[in-house]
Amino acid sequence: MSNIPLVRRAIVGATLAHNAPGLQSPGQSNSPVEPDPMIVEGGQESQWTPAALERVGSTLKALNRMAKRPPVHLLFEDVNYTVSSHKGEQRILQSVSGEFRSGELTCILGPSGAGKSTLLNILAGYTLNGVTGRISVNGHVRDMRVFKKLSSYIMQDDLLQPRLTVQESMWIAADLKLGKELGKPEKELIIEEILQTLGLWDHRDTRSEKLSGGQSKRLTVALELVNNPPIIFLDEPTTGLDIVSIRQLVVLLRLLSRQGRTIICTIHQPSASLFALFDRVYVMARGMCCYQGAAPLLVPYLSELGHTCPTTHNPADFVLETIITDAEAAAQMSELCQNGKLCRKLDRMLARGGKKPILHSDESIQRIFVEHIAKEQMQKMEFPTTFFTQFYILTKRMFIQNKRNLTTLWIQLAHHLTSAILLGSIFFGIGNDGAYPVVNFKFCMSCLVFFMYTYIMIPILLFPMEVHLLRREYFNRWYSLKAYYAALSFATMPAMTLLGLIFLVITYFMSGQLLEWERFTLFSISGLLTGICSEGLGLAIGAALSVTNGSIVGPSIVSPLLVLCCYGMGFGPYIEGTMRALMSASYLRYGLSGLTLSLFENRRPMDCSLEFCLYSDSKLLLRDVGMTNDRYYIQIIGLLAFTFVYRLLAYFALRYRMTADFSNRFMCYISKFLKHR
Ligand SMILES: Nc1ncnc2c1ncn2[C@@H]1O[C@H](COP(=O)(O)OP(=O)(O)OP(=O)(O)O)[C@@H](O)[C@H]1O
Repeated sequence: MSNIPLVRRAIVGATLAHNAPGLQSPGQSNSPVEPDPMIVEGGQESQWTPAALERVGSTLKALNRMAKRPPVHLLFEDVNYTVSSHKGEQRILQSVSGEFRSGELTCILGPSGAGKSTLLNILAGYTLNGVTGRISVNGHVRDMRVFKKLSSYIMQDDLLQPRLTVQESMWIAADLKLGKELGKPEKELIIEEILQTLGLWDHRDTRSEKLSGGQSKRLTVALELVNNPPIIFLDEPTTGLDIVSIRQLVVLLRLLSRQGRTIICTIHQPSASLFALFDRVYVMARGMCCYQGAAPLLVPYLSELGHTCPTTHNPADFVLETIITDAEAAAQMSELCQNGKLCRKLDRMLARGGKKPILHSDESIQRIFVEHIAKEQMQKMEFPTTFFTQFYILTKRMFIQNKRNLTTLWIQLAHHLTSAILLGSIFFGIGNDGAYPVVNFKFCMSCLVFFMYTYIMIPILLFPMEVHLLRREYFNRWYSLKAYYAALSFATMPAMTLLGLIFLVITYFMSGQLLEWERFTLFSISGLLTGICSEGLGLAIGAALSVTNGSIVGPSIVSPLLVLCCYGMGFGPYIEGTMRALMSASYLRYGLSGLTLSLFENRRPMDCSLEFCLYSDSKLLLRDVGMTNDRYYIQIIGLLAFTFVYRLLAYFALRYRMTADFSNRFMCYISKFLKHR
């Protein structure tokens, strides 16, 4: 504690620096953006010239007009985070404290594995399980329902809808996030302004997949700005960007913070000039806070501890080197700032010493916030738009995506056509030949396998990627999971039905089945329902597992189902009761039975191309494959029931995946189970 006066002295110095021009402080947050000499230094970035900044200043004003949001002041005290693994309990965060204020751009700095992302996840509300401590917003205990409406979390992987243009993505974000709050002209204005501000206006008609890394990152930020969130978390926003893009992004974040937003981002190793753009810095090592305060104060703070940063050295590099190489220094720093508590206390003392009052003690801010909470509670609307609006917008987006994904469409068409022609050739003209009814039964099997593998594998391979994308939008409350899932289930239907029908028409005609509308319709319904049911199972697997695991688990699940579905071929009347019960647990049995019954039930004896045809009477075939007592409508009910169950499973798997804590919770259960054994 003997060091406190020194630290306090240093803080006074830094506070003065902090309030100097160009490092404007929170209280002035709503003032127009001033051309900041630090931002345009170097002259490399033509987009960030004083003229551009002036324009930015005015455009940001328009964003401010858009929605009245309370400033957010985030305070956290003694936050611990513990995870359980087979090795036992592991404490990732060790009673860290700190505060982030409205109008400031803060970076969380620290070596790899220090706990930066963990802290950000906890503060953003992404991780809730295993967390203890107090987190408050403007002096009130954080209520996640309200906080989620105020915050945006931009995760590390900036996944975007690849085939939508920048402008289309912005419109979808605006329609989902603003709802009827604003009309079309206002939304248009906001979109234009945000895109202008972020230097994306010239690329508004470029598809997201064609954007550069920096542009993608800016678009991710742009999408989250649409509803003007007062607090924004960004996890490693500079990863993978070149130096110019990094600078542009940080400059932008700084400008946004000047509007009164609280902006917190984790960052790996900022250059000296980049470091100077941050108002505050939160340094972490081994799950502890080593420093929290104004960025320019970091060097004096280190000096007080005997670690003098050479003038030619980047302070960010220096502090990282110090805490990585000298564990004792890290512990000393953490002790000195009381794991994040002390800097805050000293700041408060300084604030009382004649400077402007700081936010969380500002009664007017508290009043605005309380009014905001009351309004939110009155509205009781969890999302900005209704279920049907979300469903409509998401379905439209999925249709556009599918329509533009021409390669996949062509591949799918080619797959259906070649498979149909191949099957049609193998089983050519056998449909009404009493010499080949078993072959005709195999034709049904082949159609079943086609529908099963085609539609189970597509979601297993594609859905895990979609899940990542969904996580960002869902967490940032663009829409409800129910609306997304309903749209997803609906949007795949037209393509599946059309392609499935192409396959069915070709195979049905080539294999010489009876040309009866009713028969063809029943055959098609069974085939398509098998596809829909398989897609449900694929979605459940894709929602729960990664692509690698899903591609192993998927076929492993359907193989026994396939075996069960054709069990009893040749000895149908003698299938044991237990086996019958097991067979009814395979949705494929219902599919196979549906296909077979539609071809063989209620038909006149088949033509016989040989002297004697045992199965000319199709009833005999149905008997020998164990389907005498099967009824077509029961098979359809069975397929519908399995479709419902699989899709429900997929929905719950998705819900669990949306919770970042899932793996942690899962590991907790496993370790508890192992301990009890
Ligand atoms: N759910 C978890 N289970 C086990 N360990 C975890 C879990 N979450 C985080 N950790 C561990 O906690 C430590 C901090 O992780 P975190 O991702 O927060 O680090 P970081 O500072 O963001 O690192 P980087 O800069 O490399 O991203 C790491 O050692 C990580 O392995």
